[in-house]
Amino acid sequence: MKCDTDAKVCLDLSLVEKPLQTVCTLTGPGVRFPLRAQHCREEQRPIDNTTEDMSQCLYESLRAVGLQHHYNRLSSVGVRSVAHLTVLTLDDFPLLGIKSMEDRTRLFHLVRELRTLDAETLLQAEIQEDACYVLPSPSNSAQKRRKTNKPTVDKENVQKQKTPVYQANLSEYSYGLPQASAPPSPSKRRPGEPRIWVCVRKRPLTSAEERRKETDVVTSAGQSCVLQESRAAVDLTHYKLQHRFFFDHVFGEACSNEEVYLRTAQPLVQHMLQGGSATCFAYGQTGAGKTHTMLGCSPVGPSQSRGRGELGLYSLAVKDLFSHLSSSPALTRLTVFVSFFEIYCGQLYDLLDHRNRLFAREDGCGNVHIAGLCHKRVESVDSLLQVISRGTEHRSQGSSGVNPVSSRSHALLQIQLRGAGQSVHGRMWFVDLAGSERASDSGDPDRRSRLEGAEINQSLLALKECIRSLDQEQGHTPFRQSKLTQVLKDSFVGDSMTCMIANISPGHSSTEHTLNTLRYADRVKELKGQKGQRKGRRVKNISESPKLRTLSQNRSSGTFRSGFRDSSPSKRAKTSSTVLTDPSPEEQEPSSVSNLNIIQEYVEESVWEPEEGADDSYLDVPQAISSSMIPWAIQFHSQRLGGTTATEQSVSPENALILHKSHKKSTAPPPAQAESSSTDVLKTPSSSEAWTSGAHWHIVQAHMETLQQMQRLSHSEGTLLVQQPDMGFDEYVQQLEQIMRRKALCVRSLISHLQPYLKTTLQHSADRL
Ligand SMILES: Nc1ncnc2c1ncn2[C@@H]1O[C@H](COP(=O)(O)OP(=O)(O)OP(=O)(O)O)[C@@H](O)[C@H]1O
Repeated sequence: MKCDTDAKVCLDLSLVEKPLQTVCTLTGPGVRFPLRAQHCREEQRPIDNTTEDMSQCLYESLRAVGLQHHYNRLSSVGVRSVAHLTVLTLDDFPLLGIKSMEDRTRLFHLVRELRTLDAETLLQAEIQEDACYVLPSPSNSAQKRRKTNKPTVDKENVQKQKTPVYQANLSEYSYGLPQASAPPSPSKRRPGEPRIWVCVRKRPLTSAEERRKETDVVTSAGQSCVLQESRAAVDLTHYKLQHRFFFDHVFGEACSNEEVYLRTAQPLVQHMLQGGSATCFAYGQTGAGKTHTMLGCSPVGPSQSRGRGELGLYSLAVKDLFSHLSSSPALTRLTVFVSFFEIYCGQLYDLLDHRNRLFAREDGCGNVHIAGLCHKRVESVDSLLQVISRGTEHRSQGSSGVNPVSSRSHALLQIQLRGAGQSVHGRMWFVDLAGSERASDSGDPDRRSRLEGAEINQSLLALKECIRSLDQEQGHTPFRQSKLTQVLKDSFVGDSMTCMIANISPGHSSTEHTLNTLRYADRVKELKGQKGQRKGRRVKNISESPKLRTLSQNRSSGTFRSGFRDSSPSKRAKTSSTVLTDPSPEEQEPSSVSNLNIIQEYVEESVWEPEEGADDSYLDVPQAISSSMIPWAIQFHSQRLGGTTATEQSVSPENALILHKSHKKSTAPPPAQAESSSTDVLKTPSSSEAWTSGAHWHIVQAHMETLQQMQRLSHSEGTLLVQQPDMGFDEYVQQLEQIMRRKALCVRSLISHLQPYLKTTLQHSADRL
């Protein structure tokens, strides 16, 4: 063992089996550098070389976090190797001349990372019988060591030393209360009773994790689930924080799919047999066992080593269905159909029809239909498995560090019970969600992965919001916030029931994601039974604004856009059901100028100011405004081109922009009837001069694109919040409000930019009339 007389501590790393170079990543405020830390096996090298190496290594480490200018000072006070850094505490920083907050933070992160490496080294050392290693120790003992200048901790001490364990402060974050132990029985369910239950499933450590010597940090019993998180205090001492959660049920690693089925999906199947609609979600980090739960595993599958082949919830549900259909005479006429598709990056693909692109459309009654979706009739569990295995081959998959066949999309299996004339008797969805960690992992260098992550993030937040609003029986369900929730709209309205299974990995390396999963699941059930109440500040309901109601009425009556009329009932239904309610006839204002004023005043008023007695429909405000602006812009465009009307299709922002762009490229002369057809008005300018003189239109278009981009941005910003560890609900609401405020500012600026053009258009329109 080498003892440096100048140094304040002595370390013996000589017997530690550690790769000579370990690469880790340092992160901290503004820091993200690769760090190459060398652990020198000192006795194997001449002392001079070792000392030089250690100094070099120290310099490199400091440089990685931008602290190289402190190298000389550190060396002069005896910190000459990376190992010496690991025992520094915050008290030492001033002595070392580290005074600015920035430098202190950087050094703090560096020391913390190095100690993590030390902990790994210790783990390796424990494997070796003769290892003698100094444990990174709390500040007090470190100070004592410095005074005596002796190596103080030997292997015995290491074993004796216990990391303190603390309970997570429940007041910091609401972990909810124990719920009813059994899932609600559909037959007994009364109005007002919870329609959702949330369960957690912990999987066993996989053989790969066992090989890596991962420790199990999750304990489960009945309804409670405890996660032990390892943490470092500000003085760099290690401690453990226990997070205790309560759910409707927690399944331990020994539970089979069948047990999970009985407490989760079986009540949903009963509900479907009674003609209801139900949804079962599997949520969790990649590799946490979602697919295993939903699909099961074949005896020759990845779990072969465990010698188990298990049916998943899909098959168990269908098996159960068939046994009910055959045993009950009233149900024998029903047939079972399945469809299987995925949502990948906001697009729908049919997994039973060569990944054909699908489109979710809403009819006049507000029902969502998936156009082109293939429904296959199944008559046994085997035929279902065949259908699913064919579909799974087409699913978007990639490999992640945890799971070699990691799913990158949400997979949705729909089971329909059909009666005479193919009418739908009952329906059930099984949703195998994409790995939730993608959402929070913004550090992924691959752009595609980041986009996938953002999309997944957005849909998971939307899902949570919809499930909560379903349970609280709120009037407004924000299902349009993502494709996933739009497709599952039926599951959030009427008498539907939902079960969420949060899958978690028990390994210590997954602690952060596991905690996020448990928090997400907890938030889903957070307001169970608290109908109409919300934690945090409340905000004004858009439907309470007479001005916006007037605007809505003008839009739906067609007076909003003189020159063309939105004749589609679905469009009107959409507007009224999502954003605005019950406009009274006397509130109607036929003037388009007044519409402009209404929006502007609305934006300038305190719509985003929180107020008592409202729900969260304010989230739709910018959407309402942007969708109101688009017809104006189209009208403006039509006016410039001498057109008169536009169809409903051309009103949608995407179509307006796409048509406009495609015809910007077109140099062909316009057909003679162009002016009589509304779509053609957009498609085909009456003269090329109209395009050149339509410079204003480009400005309008650019603004609309900015607005849409902003819409997307604020969505993803908002959804990123949900994954933040340690963020309480109140803080979450406040942050969300800030985002909304920024968005409001942006809308206001856009409107003020657009106003001159809109006024010109409206004037032009009035002159013509
Ligand atoms: N309850 C369980 N018992 C035994 N093995 C399990 C269990 N749950 C998961 N596993 C195993 O863990 C591995 C990962 O599981 P799975 O593929 O289901 O994860 P996933 O959550 O669907 O991941 P991804 O989101 O990446 O698709 C598989 O090898 C699976 O067999």
